[in-house]
Amino acid sequence: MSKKEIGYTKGDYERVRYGVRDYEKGQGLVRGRGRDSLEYRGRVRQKDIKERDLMNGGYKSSSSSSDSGSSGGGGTRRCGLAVRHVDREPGELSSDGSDGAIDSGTHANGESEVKKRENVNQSSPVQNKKRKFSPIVWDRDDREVSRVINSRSNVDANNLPPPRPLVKSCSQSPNPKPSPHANVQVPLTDDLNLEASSSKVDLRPGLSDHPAETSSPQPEEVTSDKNIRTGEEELHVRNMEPGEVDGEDYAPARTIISSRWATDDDSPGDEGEIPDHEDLPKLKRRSVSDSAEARGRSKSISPEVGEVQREGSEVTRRRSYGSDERSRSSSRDNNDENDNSMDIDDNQNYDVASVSQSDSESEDDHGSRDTPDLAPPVQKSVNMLQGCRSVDEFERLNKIDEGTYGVVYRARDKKTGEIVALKKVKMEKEREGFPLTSLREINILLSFNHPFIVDVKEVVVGSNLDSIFMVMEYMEHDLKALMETMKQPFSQSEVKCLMLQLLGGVKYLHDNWVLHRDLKTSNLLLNNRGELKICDFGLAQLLLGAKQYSTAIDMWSLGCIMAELLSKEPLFNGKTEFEQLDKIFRILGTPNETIWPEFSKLPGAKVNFVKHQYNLLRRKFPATSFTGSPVLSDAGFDLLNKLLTYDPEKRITAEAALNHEWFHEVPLPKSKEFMPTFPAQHAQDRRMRRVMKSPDPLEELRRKELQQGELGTGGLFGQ
Ligand SMILES: Nc1ncnc2c1ncn2[C@@H]1O[C@H](COP(=O)(O)OP(=O)(O)OP(=O)(O)O)[C@@H](O)[C@H]1O
Repeated sequence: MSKKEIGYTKGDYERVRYGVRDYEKGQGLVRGRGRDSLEYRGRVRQKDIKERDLMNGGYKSSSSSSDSGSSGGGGTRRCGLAVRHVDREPGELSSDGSDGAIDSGTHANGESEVKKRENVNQSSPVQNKKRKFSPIVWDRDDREVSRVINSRSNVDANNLPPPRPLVKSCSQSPNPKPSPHANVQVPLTDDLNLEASSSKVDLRPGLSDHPAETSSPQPEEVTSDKNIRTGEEELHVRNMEPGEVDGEDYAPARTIISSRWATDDDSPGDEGEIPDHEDLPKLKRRSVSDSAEARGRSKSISPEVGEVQREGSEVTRRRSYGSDERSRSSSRDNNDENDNSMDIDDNQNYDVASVSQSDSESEDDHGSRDTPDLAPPVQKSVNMLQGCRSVDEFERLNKIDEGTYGVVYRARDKKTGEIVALKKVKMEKEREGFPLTSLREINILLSFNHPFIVDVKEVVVGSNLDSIFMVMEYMEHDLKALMETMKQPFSQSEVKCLMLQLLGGVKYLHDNWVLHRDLKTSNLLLNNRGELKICDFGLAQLLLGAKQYSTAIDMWSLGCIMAELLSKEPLFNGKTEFEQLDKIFRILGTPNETIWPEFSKLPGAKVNFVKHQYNLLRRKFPATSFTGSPVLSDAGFDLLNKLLTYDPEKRITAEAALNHEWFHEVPLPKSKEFMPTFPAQHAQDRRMRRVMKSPDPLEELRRKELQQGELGTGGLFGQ
């Protein structure tokens, strides 16, 4: 369709491209696609760089204590009480929520999928009726943020936690013991705190006035100027037995003040609004990395008690690195001939010493620049990498994929033989320090423990201490690549099975005040036990006109994902922002003030969009079809519609979606055990498959780049 047809001037077009994207992403209208564009990636990089600057290049990672086998996801057991129904598919759950498969003759005791779902809900009995907002203000003045960082650093200088063991992986033992440091209170770290704390939240008023359009409990926290109590942010970690896995008895996750988005207004006791920590799903018995303010002061985290070093002990620390380096060198020597060594790659020459050094420098710079009059706070500098295993302890099998923020390999733990996925953190060639996005991801994933969130087991370092890898449970597929190999889309009962898991994971995130912000099928992993897990918590940088996001942003994505699972095709497959908006409006109708009262206030809404009057979604997903279109019952369509509701205030929540009647009608959700299995995709680079399949010109461009780059040099699979 020409520009003329849709009524855009060139100026409008530009505004759409550079203004509306902000608006639409802010409201969760664009899912994933934009991140694929080179232009966007460039901007992402710029944003990252800007953020890292804010953080003084601060380099700090999470620590964790030992945790065993907690990836959970334990498959549901088949259960009796199967109600035969002509419409049921093999593996469908029975209508009473039991896991009895239709072809199951015997009735084993077991936890039903639905029951498990209920448990997931119950595990966090917080009535999550409130939309949670991320008080992130991207265009905040940098200096203001810096000032906040500094002032917070000072305030919290004496509140640092005692030194503690680092990542569970740092003390690798075949039989990990409960950490003696369990129950230690660990200040949360990460940029998210930082952002949150330095942001003011202008939350929108109450519930929708349009109950007819809203089936879900809706927001909202009615507060203003919410400030995060960062100094008090704590993670309460409970003792666990080795091998203890998550289940129904989610342990206290953290107090509300530990939430990345917790605010003063969110004080416990506010009925229904503040999750009691007792009620939150448990987090991993790992410590989340140190506080943002601590990061601003320190360089690394020590794995050992007594390794705390004060500012000024740079020499000592360097020596420490040096000796570590030496020992690793010898290990590397032994492995030099091993072609599978992980740190062969790539073209990145950064090293941790330099990271540390530059951290130090930038920190010093920062300190002297911004807080000349302030006495330096007590420094507790710890070395995150000491004690972490080397990636040499893994044998690289093949590259799985390469995303924006990291390369993912399939690898084998040489000690245990376990197959894992290793995500190598991409560092900027310009040595800008540890990427903030990766820091976020490591921090979040180490702290989370949920069957529907990918498990990060540990962090390991390259032989030269020049690279960082996240060791994750290996998942055979991602849904995007998988669907590209499938001839038929998933059946309704399979989609229900996948959606239930996805919603369970998202609910867990939202209960923990985390917005994923980049949910898409390539970030949903599936193993051959039918278990779905959400990955990629790099939290795409959103360049928005709108200033706040809420959990609704993820729910929109879930609508897109549900549609894609049903049809095996992306719902809105625009190749540009402009095209994407156009497709959305054509299918859902152009939003207006009536259906979305805040719409016209959004920066991007000034563009004079063509008014598509009707919502044509039902045509794409009819109740019956003779044309091969994916069919969807009325209840299913209702859910899809509620996920794809323009107004974020009216969009359904994860909790409400989990309880939607679609999951209770036939065909019932398939039990995970009965989900189809697919040939493992490990033999192929998923990225290449996508590139080769995609007609997207941007992908074509990228493919050329790849060919000129490392693919051209060969060695993709053989290393
Ligand atoms: N634990 C895992 N097991 C198997 N494959 C994985 C795992 N984690 C990630 N992958 C694969 O690697 C791909 C990229 O991973 P991920 O999305 O975490 O990287 P990214 O750099 O953040 O990507 P993006 O460009 O989407 O932001 C995924 O789409 C998936 O195919």
